[in-house]
Amino acid sequence: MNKYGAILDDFGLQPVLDEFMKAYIQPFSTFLYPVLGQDLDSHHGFVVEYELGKDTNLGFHVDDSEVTLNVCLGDVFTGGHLFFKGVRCDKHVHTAPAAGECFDLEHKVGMGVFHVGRHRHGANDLTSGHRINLIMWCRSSHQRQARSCGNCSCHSPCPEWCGLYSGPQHSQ
Ligand SMILES: O=C(O)CCC(=O)C(=O)O
Ligand SMILES: [Fe+2]
Repeated sequence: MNKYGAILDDFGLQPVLDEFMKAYIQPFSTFLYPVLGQDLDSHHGFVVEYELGKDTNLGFHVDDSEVTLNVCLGDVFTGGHLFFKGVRCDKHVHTAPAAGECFDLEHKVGMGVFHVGRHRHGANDLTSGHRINLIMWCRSSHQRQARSCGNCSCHSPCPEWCGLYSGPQHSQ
């Protein structure tokens, strides 16, 4: 969790970001992620900031989103590469990644990274400078409802988009 940054929706940017999500993110999302990318209807928009002496990295996590846009706004920095370790459903979120699922991504200023929220990731240590990113967690209430099992997800079958999906399962 980042201590430094700001929630953009608190600054009156919610309508603008909503429009941006519908007009620009949704079409990409539908095309790239036919299951998890559909029906986006809300977002959480914020900026994160890294600097030596402040936050310098972000631990391994999944986002509270169906899809996430992460744009590197600046400034000048070294390190702070993103790392990814496989897409997982709730049931399998703490399982080990396969070697082929692990990769680092050098985030450059002006570059946007788009990924499903369930793609486990984090940010490596910043080694110098100041790094600021705009993050949009885009959500779909329709999808969340379809995935839920009452108040929990414990009995939901492993979905096809999970890296550990092993075919259809039968409920007991
Ligand atoms: O620092 C980054 O680029 C990653 C931020 C992130 O993953 C998040 O805020 O959910
Ligand atoms: Fe994240």
